[in-house]
Amino acid sequence: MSNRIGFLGPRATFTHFAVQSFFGDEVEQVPYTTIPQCIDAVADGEIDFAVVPTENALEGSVNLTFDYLIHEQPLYIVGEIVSPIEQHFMVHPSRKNDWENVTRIYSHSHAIAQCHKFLHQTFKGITYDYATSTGAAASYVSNHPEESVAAIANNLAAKEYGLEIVKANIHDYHYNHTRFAILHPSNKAEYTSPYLTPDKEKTTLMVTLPSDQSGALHQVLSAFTWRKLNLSKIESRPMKTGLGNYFFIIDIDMLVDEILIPGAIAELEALGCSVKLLGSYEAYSISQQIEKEV
Ligand SMILES: O=C(O)C(=O)C[C@]1(C(=O)O)C=C[C@@H](O)C=C1
Repeated sequence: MSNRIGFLGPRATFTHFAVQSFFGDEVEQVPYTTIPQCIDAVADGEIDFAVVPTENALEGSVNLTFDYLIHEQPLYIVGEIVSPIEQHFMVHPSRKNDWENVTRIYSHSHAIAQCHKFLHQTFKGITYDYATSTGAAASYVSNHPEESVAAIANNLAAKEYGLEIVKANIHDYHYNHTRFAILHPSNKAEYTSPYLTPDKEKTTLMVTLPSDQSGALHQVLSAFTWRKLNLSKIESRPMKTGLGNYFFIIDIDMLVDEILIPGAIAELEALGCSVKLLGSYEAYSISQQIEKEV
């Protein structure tokens, strides 16, 4: 039986394109309406792997993904897919000659945030409505021709849901990419893509500081620096236990080894930090823009 791969759906989301590019058609692709539903499904064994967005180059981390992984479902990142992102402005075909007069814009919050300059210049004061995904927004616009609403999504969604792209590439900055995490309940799980080859190795840790935080972050960074462990990301997220209480997501540019990363973790724990391995995995980049069918 083929692997079941859950993703933030519906069909033709950027997440779906990442799944199609990495896994291809040999797997069963299972869309979920929300990121938590997709993460719960792999934790419950309903699917074999889950693919969810984690970070966009323009808008930053998808906080819901990390917060749900940290506070609700302790899964592991077993792979990462980086995909180019092109946001297009699309309407029901019946509105293609009147698109400047739409009164609502519908998309995922990250997609809207990536297009603020275009939206501010073209639609001052318009209402933004937030969808669970770009594909969900496109599907809604397709099913509601009577409503004066436009979606921001990719060109696969325009094809899938029969919408007219009236303004292409409306994202504010050109170099737009999103990272997608491949999640599994075991950090030993692996899946080799038949289509993409890995171009980076990463280890992601979650670190919380000791109660006496004075100088603690400097100690955390030092534990990596003197071991020459290159940190490609360090980001704070609220612990949700009160203002000023954070955990840190740290990306290291190598897989877990025998000495250096275990040594850094042991040192941090000796200093009173708590350290959780979120994953040690290979990262893959999709080179081509979204052209092919999903
Ligand atoms: O996968 C999708 O299409 C989504 O709507 C999610 C998401 C995201 O959360 O970043 C994915 C890529 C884009 O950055 C915009 C939205």
